[in-house]
Amino acid sequence: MARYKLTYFNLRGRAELTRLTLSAAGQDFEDNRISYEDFLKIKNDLPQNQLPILEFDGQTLPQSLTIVRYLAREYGLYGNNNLESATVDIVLDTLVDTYSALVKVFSEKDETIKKQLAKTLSDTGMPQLISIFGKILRQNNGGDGWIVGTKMTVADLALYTLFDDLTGGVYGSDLAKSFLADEKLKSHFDRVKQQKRIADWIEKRPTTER
Ligand SMILES: N[C@@H](CCC(=O)N[C@@H](CS)C(=O)NCC(=O)O)C(=O)O
Repeated sequence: MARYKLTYFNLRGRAELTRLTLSAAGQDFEDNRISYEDFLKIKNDLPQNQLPILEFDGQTLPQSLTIVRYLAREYGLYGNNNLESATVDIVLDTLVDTYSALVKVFSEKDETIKKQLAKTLSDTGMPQLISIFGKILRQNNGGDGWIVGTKMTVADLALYTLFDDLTGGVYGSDLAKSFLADEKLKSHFDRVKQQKRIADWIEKRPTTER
């Protein structure tokens, strides 16, 4: 039986970075994907009434990035010193900013406002955020390696999963334009994807729209 049980919906969403982290760490896990109806049955018993949660050794952790940071510290995927960990945190926090910008647009109900917001996001907001990731990547080894140090961390996985979402289509491919135009970001994406444990996970994971 797997030591870790990750419970979330049948989506990549807020759980995919944990799935990638557990895969990179070589840890077997139960990928428990539940329906919204089943979520409602357990909602009140969850630590923060939301998913994802990670259960292991009698513990239950909520908050997707708390889970990711916990696992990263456990399995050496959080950089080699405090400063490297801070750079990993910069990437994770910028990831949160990026998804907040995406959610703001995609949760807008008024179609006219939504169109305007989407245009601003793809013309200026997203290129700006993507150029920040490009700058961070280039600070180490000119952008030809990992975000920090000489091995992959959860910062690399975070960037991978963001661009996986953006190029996957559900948010509209326009948003990925400046990512695709940046050779260093593009080859970093492929570098992560080609890591054996990551490639194995991508190969076996269920296909979902987001
Ligand atoms: N900050 C939390 C947010 C968790 C969250 O928003 N979960 C959503 C799914 S992505 C959820 O459980 N929604 C159902 C609900 O709130 O009733 C995290 O990163 O884990």
